[in-house]
Amino acid sequence: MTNLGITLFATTAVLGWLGSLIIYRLYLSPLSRFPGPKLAALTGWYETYFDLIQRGRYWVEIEHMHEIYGPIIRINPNELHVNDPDWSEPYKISGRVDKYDWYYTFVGSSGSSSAFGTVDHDVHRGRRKAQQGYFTTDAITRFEPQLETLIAKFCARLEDFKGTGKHVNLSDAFRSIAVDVAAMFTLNHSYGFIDDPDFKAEVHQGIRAFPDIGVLNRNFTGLFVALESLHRWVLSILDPTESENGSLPSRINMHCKGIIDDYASKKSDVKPNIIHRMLDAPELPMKDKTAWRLQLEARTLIGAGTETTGHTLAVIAFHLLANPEKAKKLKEEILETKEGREKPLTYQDLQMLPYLSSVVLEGHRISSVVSGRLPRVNTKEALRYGDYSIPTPVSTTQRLTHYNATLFPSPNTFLPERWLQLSERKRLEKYIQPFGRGSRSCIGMHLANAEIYKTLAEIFSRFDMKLYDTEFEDIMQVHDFFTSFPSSEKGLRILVEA
Ligand code: HEM
Repeated sequence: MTNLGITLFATTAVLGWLGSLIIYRLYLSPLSRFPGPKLAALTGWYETYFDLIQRGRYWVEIEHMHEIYGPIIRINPNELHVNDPDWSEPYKISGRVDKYDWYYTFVGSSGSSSAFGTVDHDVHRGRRKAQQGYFTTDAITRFEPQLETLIAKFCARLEDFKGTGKHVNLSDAFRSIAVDVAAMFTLNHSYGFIDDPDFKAEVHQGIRAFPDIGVLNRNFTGLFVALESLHRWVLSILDPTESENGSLPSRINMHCKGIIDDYASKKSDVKPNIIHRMLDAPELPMKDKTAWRLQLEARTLIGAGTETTGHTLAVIAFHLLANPEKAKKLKEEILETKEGREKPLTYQDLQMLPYLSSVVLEGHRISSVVSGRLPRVNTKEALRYGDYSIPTPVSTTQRLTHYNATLFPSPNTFLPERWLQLSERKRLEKYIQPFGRGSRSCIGMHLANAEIYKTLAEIFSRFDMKLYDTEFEDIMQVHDFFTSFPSSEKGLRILVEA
């Protein structure tokens, strides 16, 4: 065959393949009967454009598509998205759905071996069970004295800023207490983030400097390994303590290694922690008990507990400080409850407070910190939405429910008052799902809420604080990199006045 012949043959083959792909995706695919823009049905590059060029902005486009096409739409060649607050089919506790592997590639190839990143429902069950018993409400109650010690340390740090006119970056401070709480709870160990003069600002900013890495990996699987090493290298430059103490992930790894070695040599004088729990778990196969995987679980737990809890606290504190009458109301409620009591208010006591509990519910709603769309796929039987049978991955986005103006009028306004009336609270509570639902819901929910309740109660009853050069734009979601990112990285800055 001549060169011209080869070129003609190759061109015809490529055009033929493209033609059949277009016909398949638009007319023959089981998803072709679902509404949505033709371009999104035709090519994944539509989503890639919003994710990579516009940086984590597909969530806005998805919202826009729902306005045009209705509650169930096709958002890419392989996935549907539902916007209906009453639809929870993929997240039933009894369901045996998998996570959608393509979407969760953002955690990287190693991350997929953690319980969080595990795709397969049955494999996840064992990994989850091995940790579940460690996160009970009783365990959180037993942890409260340690939590109080960390919060007292946090308050002592804020005390140093009192009346100095020097601002505090509360976003970094909250991320730091979140690291210390998650590490203390899971490993009985502190990495001393609260003690750092800048609340480890360089580390938090370094981690957030390149959030596109996960999205890049989803769109170009394989790039992650190279980018991850680059990211680690950048972090090591940004974190001046790296050379002395090692980065946080390597410190967690070293600490876990010590725990595993002590366990093997039957040293029994240490308080049991999550690593012991997993080593002892009958539901975990031996291949899941390697040091590498247990270290991964520990890093995942601390990582999953940091940005989520830290940012939720920052959003709540921002709205309270932007509405001083609400901060005052909260302070009065807590001081009144504290009066005459010698011991600190427990998490259980605090959950009973009408205004504080309304502030927390409203804070979860308005922060919607997990911005990702949590796609699931049922490989056993098709899921149903009304008359539709769903044969492929399908996702929902909690923020769409949390900002549904019929359920939550004036959704952009922070209104704890909407939760005060008990019958209303009961009606609306089922629509607040910050921790996800079903078998893949957040394992750290009670720990996070205990930390949020106790930290808010302590700082808002003790200090008079004022916003410093911080606007709503510095806190509100602009980008979705699985967690919510604002447009700037300034964070919540405050002055401690008294
Ligand atoms: C305000 C704080 C938090 C929020 C809003 C939150 C939210 C969530 C959500 C929505 C999921 C489900 C993700 C998915 O379906 O892909 C999840 C999973 C998870 N979270 Fe949280 N989280 C918070 C705090 C924590 C804390 C403190 C920890 C641990 C120390 C933690 C550990 C985990 C883990 C390990 C998973 C995976 C669970 C599994 O698949 O078995 N989270 N979280």
